[in-house]
Amino acid sequence: MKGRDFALLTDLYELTMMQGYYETGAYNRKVVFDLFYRKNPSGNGFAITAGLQQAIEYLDGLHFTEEDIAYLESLNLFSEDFIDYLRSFRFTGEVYAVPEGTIVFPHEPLMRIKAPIIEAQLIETALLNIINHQSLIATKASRVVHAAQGDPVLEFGLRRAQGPDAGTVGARAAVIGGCVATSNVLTGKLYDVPVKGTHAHSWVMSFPDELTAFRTYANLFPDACILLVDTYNTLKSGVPHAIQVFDEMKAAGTLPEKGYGIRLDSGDLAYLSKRARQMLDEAGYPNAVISASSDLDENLITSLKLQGATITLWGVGTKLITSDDCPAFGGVYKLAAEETESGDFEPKIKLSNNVEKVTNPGIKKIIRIYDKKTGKIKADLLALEEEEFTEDSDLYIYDTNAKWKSMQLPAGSFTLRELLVPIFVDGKLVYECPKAMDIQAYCNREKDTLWEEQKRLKNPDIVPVDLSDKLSAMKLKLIEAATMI
Ligand SMILES: Nc1ncnc2c1ncn2[C@@H]1O[C@H](COP(=O)(O)OP(=O)(O)OP(=O)(O)O)[C@@H](O)[C@H]1O
Ligand SMILES: O=P(O)(O)OC[C@H]1O[C@H](OP(=O)(O)OP(=O)(O)O)[C@H](O)[C@@H]1O
Ligand SMILES: O=C(O)c1cccnc1
Repeated sequence: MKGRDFALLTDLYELTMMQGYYETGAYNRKVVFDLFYRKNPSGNGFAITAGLQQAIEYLDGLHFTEEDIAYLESLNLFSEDFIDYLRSFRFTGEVYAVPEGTIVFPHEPLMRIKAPIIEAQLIETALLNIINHQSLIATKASRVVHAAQGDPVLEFGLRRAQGPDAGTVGARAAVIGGCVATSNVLTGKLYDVPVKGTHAHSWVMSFPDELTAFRTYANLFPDACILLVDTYNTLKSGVPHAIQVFDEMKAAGTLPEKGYGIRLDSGDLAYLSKRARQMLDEAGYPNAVISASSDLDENLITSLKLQGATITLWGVGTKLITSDDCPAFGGVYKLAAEETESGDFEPKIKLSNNVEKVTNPGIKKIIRIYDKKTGKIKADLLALEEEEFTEDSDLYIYDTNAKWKSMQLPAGSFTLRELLVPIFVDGKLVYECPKAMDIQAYCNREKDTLWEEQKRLKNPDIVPVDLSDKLSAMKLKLIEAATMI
C-alpha cells in the first residue's frame, strides 16, 4: 500500500454517495462506522485479525492525484464543486482498531472509524478489502499450523495466489497466523520475515541423472540441503540417492547437524514418509528432516498425523494462500452512530430479517475478560464507550444468544483488557505498527489464551460474546423504534 495511489480503490457508489453528501450539505457531519465480521471462516472457533498495517498505509496520506481527478472528470458523473473538494481530500478522522494477530470473534468491531461522513464513506471498500483478505489468510494459516501440532509450516502459495498482492500480503498474513517462513522473497524483503525453500523437479530434470543433481545442490547449499526425492521413484532412487549424497557430505565434513533432509511431493505421503524415515535412520541420519508438500491443508495434515506419517516440516501452498474451503472473510462496514446538531452521537441500527445481520448500535468498545488463574479468555463484552468496568466488582456475563447461559465472575477472579486501541486521532497516526514476526509472537501468545476445545478445527467450543446491559437495552429500544416506522 505504501507509496501507492489508492484513492480510487473504492466502489463507484462510495463516490456518488460522497457527492450526494457534498451537494446536500451534510458532508461534514461526523459518523461512526464499525468494521466487523459475522461468521468465523472454515468453521473455526475464532479469527485472527491481520492487515492493519496496510490499512494504516492506505489511510495515511490518502489523496486524489491529478490523474485520479482527470479520470473522475472523464466519467461525467461528478460536479465541478465536488471534484474541487476531492482535490484537497485528506482523512481527518479517528480510528480505533484491534491490533493485528489478535484473536477475535463475530460481531466485534475490528476497526471503529469516527469521521466526517464523506471521508468515512470513501474508505469502506478499501478497508474491507485489506482486512478481509489478510484476516482470512491469517485464520486459515492458524488452522494449518494447529494441525501441524508444533511442526514448522512453510508458506509456499505465491504461484497459486489470486495475483501478486494476494500472494505477497497473503504470505505476510500466513506468517502472522503462524507459518515460520515463506517462499515469497518479496514478502521477506518487505516485511522482514524469514524466506525458505528447497528445489523443484526441474532442477533434477535439468541434470543427466538424479544423483548428480542432488550432489550439485548439496555442494551449493550444504546448510539448507533439502532434496526433492520424487522426480523418478521416491523409494527406489530418490531416497537412496539422497542418502548417498549425505554420506558424501559426511565424509567431506559438510553435513550440518540439522537442517538437511528430503521433500516428498507426491504419492502416499504417509507410507512414503514412514519408509523414508526407516531408510534414513538405518543409514545413520535420524536428524534428517522429512518434509512434504502436495495440496496439503489442515485436514490432510491431521489425517497424515493420524496415519503415523513421519513428516516434520510442512510446505503448504494453494489451499492456504487461497483459503480454498472458504474464499471470503465476510467482514462488513456498518454505520453505528451519527453526530447530532448538539454534537452528541446518536446510535444507529440496521434491521434485517436475518437476526445475525441486525447491527449493534452506538460507539462501542470490546472488553476481554480473562480468568485470572489460568489466563484463558472467559468471555468478551461489547459495551458502550463510556461504560466503566472494574476488576474490583463482580461481573455478570450472559451469552447474547442464550440469556439463560449466565456466568457470575467474582471480583478479583478476572482481569480486563480493552481490545480497541487508538490508531488515528484527528487524522494523525498515533500508532506504531509492530513487525510481522513480533505480531506472530503476539499471536502465539493470543492462541495460549484459548482452551484446546476452542481451538479444535471442527465444532469448536465457542467463547461467549456478550452485550453489556446498557448496549442490550439501547439495541432493543432502537429495534422497537425502527419497527414502529
Ligand atoms: N496418506 C495419504 N492420506 C491422504 N491423502 C494423501 C496421502 N498421501 C497423499 N495424499 C494426497 O492425495 C492427493 C493426490 O496425491 P497423488 O500423489 O496422487 O498426486 P500428486 O501428489 O499430485 O502427484 P503428482 O504430483 O505426481 O501428480 C494429494 O492431495 C496428496 O496430498
Ligand atoms: O501443493 P501446494 O500446497 O500448492 O504447494 C506448493 C506446490 O508447488 C510446487 O508444485 P508445482 O507448482 O511445481 O506443481 P505440482 O503441484 O505438480 O507439484 C510444489 O512442489 C508443491 O507441490
Ligand atoms: O521451496 C520449495 O520447495 C517450494 C516453493 C514454492 C512452491 N513449492 C515448493
